[in-house]
Parts: sequence; structure tokens; C-alpha cells
Amino acid sequence: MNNGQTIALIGAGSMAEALIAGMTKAFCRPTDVIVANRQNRARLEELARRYGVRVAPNAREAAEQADIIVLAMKPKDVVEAMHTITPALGATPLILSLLAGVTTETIERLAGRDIPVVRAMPNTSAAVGLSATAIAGGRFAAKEHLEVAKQLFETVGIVAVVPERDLHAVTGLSGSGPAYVYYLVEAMERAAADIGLEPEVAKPLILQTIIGAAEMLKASDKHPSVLRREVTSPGGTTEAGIGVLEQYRFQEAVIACIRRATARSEELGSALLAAIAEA
Ligand SMILES: NC(=O)C1=CN([C@@H]2O[C@H](COP(=O)(O)OP(=O)(O)OC[C@H]3O[C@@H](n4cnc5c(N)ncnc54)[C@H](OP(=O)(O)O)[C@@H]3O)[C@@H](O)[C@H]2O)C=CC1
Ligand SMILES: O=C(O)[C@@H]1CCC=N1
Repeated sequence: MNNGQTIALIGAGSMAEALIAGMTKAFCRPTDVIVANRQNRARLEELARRYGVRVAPNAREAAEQADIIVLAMKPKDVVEAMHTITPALGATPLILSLLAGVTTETIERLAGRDIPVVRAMPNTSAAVGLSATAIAGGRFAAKEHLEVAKQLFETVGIVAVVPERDLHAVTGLSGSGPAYVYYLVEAMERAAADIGLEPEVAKPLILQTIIGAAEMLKASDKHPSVLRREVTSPGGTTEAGIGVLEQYRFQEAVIACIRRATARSEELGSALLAAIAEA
């Protein structure tokens, strides 16, 4: 448990909520958390009601009370946010950036001083304590800063410490990853309707299939392809189904998807740098 440090979340969207839901169960008390956004007051009140966190009238006031500042706005909004909070930063706050593609160096530059920054890429499964998070420290982040970030994210799932250059790939893989699984489930639900199953029958079967397969992957030391073959009887239904996935180049599509998401992370970082250079 965090020793009473104040954590300010600047940004109150889906990722901020997932983190609040997870960390207020195990990392800190709800009242240690203060949340601010740009304009959506109703959203802040909703978070306060749901999790018992404090809300601030603006980002500056949240930041000036904080030991740890979590940047949870979209990358395009970070310049404005940093401009607002920088004058209010205390002596030694730790900045924890969740922003896809944005380097610790860019955050340091926006802060205009040698400030400890840890860049993290969690995912929204933090809300149920199952995030897959990777973190990397910036130039001024000491071992203890990385350790605090690790402890925080361990309360909402597993944490890997990686070289910062790997965070683009992590973003394409596991940051966006839950959406790929939800997309698969959407397709399975549509297929179930097509083949005549009622949603109330199909939905729990789909969910349990996903959970069961994930648990099998976790519990077994077999390669996924071996587990797949164990389902696939020669001449049976699975072989027929997988044959269609192969025709549609399913694996190639997934690989291209993750490569594109990774490249997009790089683009987001570069676009922000270009915008800063122009300003
Ligand atoms: N969603 C995800 O699965 C993941 C997201 N991330 C990263 O987390 C960050 C947030 O993503 P997400 O939660 O999806 O975004 P959302 O669009 O859901 O939320 C963005 C939030 O930022 C606030 N905001 C915007 N500008 C400012 C500002 N200048 N000062 C204070 N608050 C501001 C918005 O407030 P308002 O509504 O008032 O404008 C809003 O609360 C992104 O950088 C993303 O890359 C990382 C991992 C996973
Ligand atoms: O889509 C995005 O840009 C963010 C980063 C990872 C997940 N959501």
C-alpha cells in the first residue's frame, strides 16, 4: 500500500478510470487520488461517486497537491496539459505518463526541467486487476521512481520493465490488445446470431470459451499451436473452421494489425514533436 502519497490523474477518460478502479483496491486509498480533466465536470462527479476519489476544479490544482502525477490525456492534448500543470509542480513529483507514443524526453522537454518521468503502457484490464503493463524510466528517473511505478501497476496486473524503445511495440501488442479480443468476440456474437443461437445462450458460452482458452494458455506449458491441434480432430469441425480462417489469412491480418498499431504509436510521438517544434 502506498504511504499516503497523493496521486493526481490529469485526464479522466477510460484509461484513468481503469487505473482508478484497480489502484484504489490495492495501491492507495481513494482519498489519496485526485482527478482533473479539461471540462467535463459530470464525468469527474461520476468518478467521485463511483470510487470515492477527490476531484479538482482544474489540472493545475490537482498537480500542485501531488507526489505522483499521472498523465492520462490523449497525446495531442499533452502540450496544453503540461503548460497548465508545469508552474504548479512541486519540488520532486514523479510524472507517470500513459501516453501512447510520447517519449519521456518529450515530457521532460515540456516540463522544462530535469524531472523524473516514467512512461507506462498499461491496458484497460487494469479495471479488473489484469492489466499487462510495461514501463520504462526517463533520463532523470531513479531506481526508486521505477520501483514506485512498478508497485503501482502491480496492483492492477503484471508489469514488465523494458527499454523505452520497446514501448511502441508494447503499445501495438498489449496496450491496444484488449480491443483485438473484443473485436473477435463481436465477430463471434454476430456469427452466433447468424447460426441461430439466442444471445442469452451464446454470450455466456463465448465468454467462457475465451476465459477457458486464456486459462489453458496460462496453466499449460504447451505452445498455442499444440493446444490448437488438440482441439482439431482430423476431418472434424475445427479443421473445417480453421481452414476458412487460413483462406482469409487470419494470422497475417493479426500480424499486420499489430505492426500498424506499433507504427501508429511511433507516428503519434513524431507528430507531437513536430507540433512542439512548430509552436
Ligand atoms: N484507452 C486505452 O485502452 C489506453 C490508453 N492509453 C493512453 O491513455 C491516455 C488516455 O486515453 P483514454 O483514457 O482512452 O482517453 P479519453 O479520451 O477517454 O480521455 C481523455 C481525458 O483527457 C482529458 N483531457 C484532455 N485535455 C486535457 C487537459 N489539457 N487537461 C486535463 N485533462 C485533459 C479529457 O477531459 P475532457 O473530457 O474534459 O476533455 C479526458 O478526461 C492516452 O494518451 C492513451 O494513449 C494507454 C493505454 C491504454
Ligand atoms: O488507441 C490508443 O491510442 C490507446 C493506446 C493503447 C490503447 N489505446
